Amino acid sequence: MAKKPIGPVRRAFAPWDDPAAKPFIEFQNVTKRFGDFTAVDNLSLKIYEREFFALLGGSGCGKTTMMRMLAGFETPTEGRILLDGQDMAGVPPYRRPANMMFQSYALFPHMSVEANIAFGLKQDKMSKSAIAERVVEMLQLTKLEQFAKRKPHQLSGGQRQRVALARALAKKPKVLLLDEPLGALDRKLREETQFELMAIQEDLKTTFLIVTHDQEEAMTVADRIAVMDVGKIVQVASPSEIYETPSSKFVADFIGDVNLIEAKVLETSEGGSLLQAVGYDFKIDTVEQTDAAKGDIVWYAIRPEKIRIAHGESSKSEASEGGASAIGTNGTSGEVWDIAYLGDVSIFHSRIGGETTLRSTVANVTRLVERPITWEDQVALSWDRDAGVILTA
Ligand SMILES: Nc1ncnc2c1ncn2[C@@H]1O[C@H](COP(=O)(O)OP(=O)(O)OP(=O)(O)O)[C@@H](O)[C@H]1O
Repeated sequence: MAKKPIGPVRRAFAPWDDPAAKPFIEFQNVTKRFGDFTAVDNLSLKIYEREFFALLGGSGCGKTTMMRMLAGFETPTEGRILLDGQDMAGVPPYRRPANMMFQSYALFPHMSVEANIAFGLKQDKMSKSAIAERVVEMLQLTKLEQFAKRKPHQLSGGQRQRVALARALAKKPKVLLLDEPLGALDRKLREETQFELMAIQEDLKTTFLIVTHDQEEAMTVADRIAVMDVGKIVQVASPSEIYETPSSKFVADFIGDVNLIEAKVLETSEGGSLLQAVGYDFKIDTVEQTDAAKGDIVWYAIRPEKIRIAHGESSKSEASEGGASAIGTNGTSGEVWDIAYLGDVSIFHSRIGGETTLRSTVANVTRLVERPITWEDQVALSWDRDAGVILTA
């Protein structure tokens, strides 16, 4: 069932759900080895035209290597890469319909903004008038008109980033590859620029492939995200699917904050499952089915914002004795051990026994709360049947 999207809503666009849609970029069983080190491991992936696609993963997982193979700066050791249906083997970077914007921007310091943008077009022997026209178009697109005559050192980091973007887009590539494009910007500018990037992408309808290790950035800009771990893709899905239905503990933990509770399967059927938290007195009733058998140990993953917190004791650990059908919500008791006040939200860490804590996030909607929950308070933690997922990997 489709869940509420988190990023900007353009969900009508979903070619990956259409079996007849032809992928625009295709990695077919691609492996890349450097000596005996495998950086990309038998990886397959399909990306569609006009998609804003993010490769997300920790440092060294192989994201940049994937992008460099697509751009033609590296050759796959095994497998094929197709771009617009054409096998890219042996096609040099400048002949590929893809352009890469580098992390360092690599602007020419002695050239003005417009000369930087025009550079690639001149190399392509485009006519002077056509170049002038394209440069104006790119300056407008990236809102740089007033900076056209400046040199890179007379610009802010955000403006330099836009020059690099304008230059990368000037040749109208079919695919724009962005390697950590906003890495040098501070948080506020980064967020603004993410929205600008999305607007530009919507405008041009170019396929964008972005490499980032910043999950919020990937969630904000991308139609779909591929989460990578040591040379492999572990999940490909829309931001909301990745967040709401992660396929593994790794993905759940990598994207956002999550509570992972070890649990034993007591019952599972089409209507849902009943789990017993290992080491605790509470059961977990969930709408989720699992392939795991009765008695198996699984992980129950629940996001902190889905756990309600209130003063008092939970009645649920007793109530759940009645079995899966008897209860609508889940719960357990805890003691507040730590509070992180982040302004818009507060995160409560409640000890539910021993050293284990459950994290719950509460939006600070009112400025003054009558009796705020505070350190060492006894609290009832509760959540709904459809609030979490069962993970077996
Ligand atoms: N030319 C090379 N020779 C040897 N090893 C390399 C080479 N290029 C990359 N690697 C290794 O391959 C692995 C993947 O590198 P890659 O640059 O793709 O990672 P990444 O996911 O982009 O990481 P980061 O976010 O840190 O840039 C790393 O362990 C890296 O050291």
